[in-house]
Amino acid sequence: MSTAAHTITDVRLTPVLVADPPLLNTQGLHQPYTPRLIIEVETAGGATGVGETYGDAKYLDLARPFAAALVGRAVSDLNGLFTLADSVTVDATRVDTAVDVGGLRGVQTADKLRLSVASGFEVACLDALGETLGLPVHALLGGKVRDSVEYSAYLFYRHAEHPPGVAGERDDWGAALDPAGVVAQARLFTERYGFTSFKLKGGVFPPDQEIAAIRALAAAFPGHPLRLDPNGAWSVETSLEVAAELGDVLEYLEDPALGTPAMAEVAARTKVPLATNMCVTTFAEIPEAFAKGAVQVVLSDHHYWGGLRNTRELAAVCRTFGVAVSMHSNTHLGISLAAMTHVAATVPDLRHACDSHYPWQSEDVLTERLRFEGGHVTVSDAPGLGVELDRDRLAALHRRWLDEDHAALRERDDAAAMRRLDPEWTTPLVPRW
Ligand SMILES: O=C([O-])C(=O)C[C@H](O)[C@@H](O)C(=O)[O-]
Ligand SMILES: [Mg+2]
Repeated sequence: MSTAAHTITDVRLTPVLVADPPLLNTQGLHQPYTPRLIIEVETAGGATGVGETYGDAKYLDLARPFAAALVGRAVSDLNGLFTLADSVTVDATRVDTAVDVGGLRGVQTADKLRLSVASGFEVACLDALGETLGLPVHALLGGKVRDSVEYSAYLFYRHAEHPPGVAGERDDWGAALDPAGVVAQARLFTERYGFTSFKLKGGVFPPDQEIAAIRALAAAFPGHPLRLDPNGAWSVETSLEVAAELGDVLEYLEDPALGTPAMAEVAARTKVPLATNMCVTTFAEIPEAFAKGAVQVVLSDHHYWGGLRNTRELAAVCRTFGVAVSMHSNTHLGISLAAMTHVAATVPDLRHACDSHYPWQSEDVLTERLRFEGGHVTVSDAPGLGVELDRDRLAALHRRWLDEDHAALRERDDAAAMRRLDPEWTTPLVPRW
């Protein structure tokens, strides 16, 4: 294959709106449709690679100049993606110190925005490169060390349907607003996908109710790994109380309190391991967090760590410091699940089941959905990611994005969605409890 064949000749960006159920978190409710961006990279050799990332305007604004600058470059120039990202100007109004709702992942910075965009392009380039070379993405990352990747059931408090008057898709999961509902949801997850680890998205109800839900799960699934993640909604004292109540059944407690200093205080006074996808979300945040012993598990997310190769670098840093690594997830489609599975397959010491929202997504842009069997996704050995874009589905979800009736949903806003149920709702101040 000549190097000319590796030249990127076209990059297509397709924003889509994807159906999302009425899931609750500490900031509010999921909208009926959530934005994602699908990236396609075409090479002179005829390969097409696909990637996926966040689709809100702040990401699209960066992705457009990034896409234009990519044409003419080598699809194999993955390091160059970061130089390119640094050269893309970030509008200062896109950066703030509030917790970013599109991921509840700590404060928004220009670097995080750039990396979240670069990651989508990196995955698309790896997919195209894999297709060109006839190699799976995991091989481009050094090769898989396992044949399947384990995921956890990502349990959410939720309503059966979106609020009255809000148009959206329906599903058959039913409501889960108390311990019995949470256990029923967990049973459905095991029946449908075979998951054996459970994570409950907390910070929705007062801690005693969420403690009761975890206790109910522990009784229903004795000995199974359980996690609770209130997205930083608790004070240090509340976090410690919950840790004391649930210490015997928790695999880890995820972001009980907001920010490294608070997490470090909790960690110093409990034996329950703490995980995070909020206080360690960039390499720059690692030194303080690890020096203070604030976290025992870093939940990587290739979207915001800057891609699959950065995820492996993160895993190496974590290994060096004796900190475990696993994987966080937001609402995502099959392209991202494939990418997560390829990189997770190459991380030697993955000891916790990874998170994935994918079971909540009834829609996809692939010709064939990825499947969980026994809670695992099989690692594809086909060239690239091993997925195929369904152009009709992509076009339909893009038409939904273009539809002016859905214009307000092009930005993820969980508080706005919650106001359709409770007009007085505002994003709660933290600590909430
Ligand atoms: O582990 C986490 O913190 C998340 O998955 C954050 C997500 O944004 C989740 O809370 C959600 O989608 O509501
Ligand atoms: Mg989390």
